[in-house]
Amino acid sequence: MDRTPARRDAPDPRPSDPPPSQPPLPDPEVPEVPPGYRLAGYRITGPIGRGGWGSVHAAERESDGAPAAVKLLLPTLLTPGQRRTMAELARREVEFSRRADHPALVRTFAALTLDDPGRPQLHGAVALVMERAERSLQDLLADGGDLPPDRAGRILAEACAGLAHMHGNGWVHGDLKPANVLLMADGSVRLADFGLTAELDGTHAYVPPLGSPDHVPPEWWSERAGPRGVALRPSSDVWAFGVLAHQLLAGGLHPFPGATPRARALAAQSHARAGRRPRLDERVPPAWRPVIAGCLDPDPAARPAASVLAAAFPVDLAADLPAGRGPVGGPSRRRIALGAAAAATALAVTAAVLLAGPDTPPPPGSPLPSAGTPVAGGPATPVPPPATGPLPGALPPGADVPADLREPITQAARRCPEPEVTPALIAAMLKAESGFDADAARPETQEYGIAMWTPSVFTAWAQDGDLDGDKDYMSPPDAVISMGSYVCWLAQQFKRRGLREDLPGLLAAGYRTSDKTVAEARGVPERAREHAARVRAYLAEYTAP
Ligand SMILES: Nc1ncnc2c1ncn2[C@@H]1O[C@H](COP(=O)(O)OP(=O)(O)OP(=O)(O)O)[C@@H](O)[C@H]1O
Repeated sequence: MDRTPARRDAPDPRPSDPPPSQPPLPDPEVPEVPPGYRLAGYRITGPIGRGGWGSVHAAERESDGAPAAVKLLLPTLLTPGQRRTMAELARREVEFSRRADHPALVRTFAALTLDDPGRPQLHGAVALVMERAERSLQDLLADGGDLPPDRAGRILAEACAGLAHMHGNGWVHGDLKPANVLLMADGSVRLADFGLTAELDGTHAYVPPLGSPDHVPPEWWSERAGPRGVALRPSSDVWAFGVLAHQLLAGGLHPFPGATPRARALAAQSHARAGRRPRLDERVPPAWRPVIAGCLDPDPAARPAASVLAAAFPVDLAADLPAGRGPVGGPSRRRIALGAAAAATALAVTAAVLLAGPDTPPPPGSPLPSAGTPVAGGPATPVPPPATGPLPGALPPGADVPADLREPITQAARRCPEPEVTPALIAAMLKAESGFDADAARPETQEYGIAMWTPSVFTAWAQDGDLDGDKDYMSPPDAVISMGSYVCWLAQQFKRRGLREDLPGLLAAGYRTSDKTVAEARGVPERAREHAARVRAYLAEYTAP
């Protein structure tokens, strides 16, 4: 097979980049930012941490030494496809940061692109100068130990106020997780990291298909990504808030069982399929249980709106707080007018609302104000159900496709907006490539694994299908999801060139040879005819009524 460099170098149609939850980039690749480095009137003083897309540094304002943090998004570390995604994340982050104006949202003081040709690794990086936090909720959880419920309650109250403000102004955060809830030196809380934040367009917002597997809702996995990305609702944030609340109130424990993010995501999906809410850890205080359970409702439309939750934790961000009842870590410039007893009462009210309906009793059958309800006082319109129904070209139950491949195959198809890229087609291609043999190997042509990837080519398309933090062509989920990404791109290329007839044959041939070879032949090239015929035959088998 000649999977030519054209395929390797071709632009990735969809972000196949590491989700933000992936482990940090390897040390040697992260450029040192020298202490004292100056930008936009700030001086970098040292490193704070790293995320999937760059690094965060402590800084101080040159004029008065006021503390700040600088987040650098580093395009030099990335492949061209990843660079585009990062540019999109940076654009979102800058756009939202400029418009965000709430005490529970981290403030950005400056956003700029570094112009420093003398330091090629930093040149072109996007820099966001923002308020500096003392630590994140993730750090707090990593320290272990249970937080007293009132302390946890105050953190959650402020986070929820930030979320409600975002939703009320037509934004979805998109990446709510402990690392993105920052605890300030004055004890107050800020939501941060707006790279996946998007403005609602009707009932949904659209973002690149990235997210933290531990905090995306079950319906996220079955959303088909369109040209604008994956559709998110405010209810996705509410789900993430439920997970986060459980973690905070149960010593860091995720509400779904499993040793890895993938296992927990699968557990969440299987609960959702069965229409069940999770069993909450016994450490979660009684007043919180219905609240968290409501946030983790499998039906997005049934989750409470952030504004309903926030109303139950009446955070007065301007009022003074009597001494001795300060929020986490000491006095705050923004005070919380909510003591533990009041919090419990408020939560009890919320619990009652979530269990029995809003406090003004609704007519029988009326829906609760939910996270799916349009924001900013818009008219309530029904929220479309999540795209969980069978896909066109879904695999028939009796097909000879191994059971453990069905989910990655279905996911690979769902993530492609091209209707011809169906589970049946991907399964047919896999069968023709390797006969579903995960250990298949053809060393003479350097093709390995279930999707017969050439390692150097795989690198350009690699996705982490099994969410183990690694992208491995010998791992069937990784190989299959990556194959879906490449086949999706091929479909788009061929259509763009007017090659629409016998698309399955073209895709099979393109995968086996290259997009260029097929484009030049204006059809299935001679040497791939037999292979394409096999794929068509398997496809017919998998789509037979
Ligand atoms: N304004 C800030 N002040 C102090 N620490 C911060 C600030 N912003 C981010 N951090 C910390 O810096 C680290 C890296 O943050 P970053 O946003 O780059 O990645 P992340 O949120 O951990 O992961 P990803 O962005 O890949 O989802 C995290 O530990 C985060 O808590």
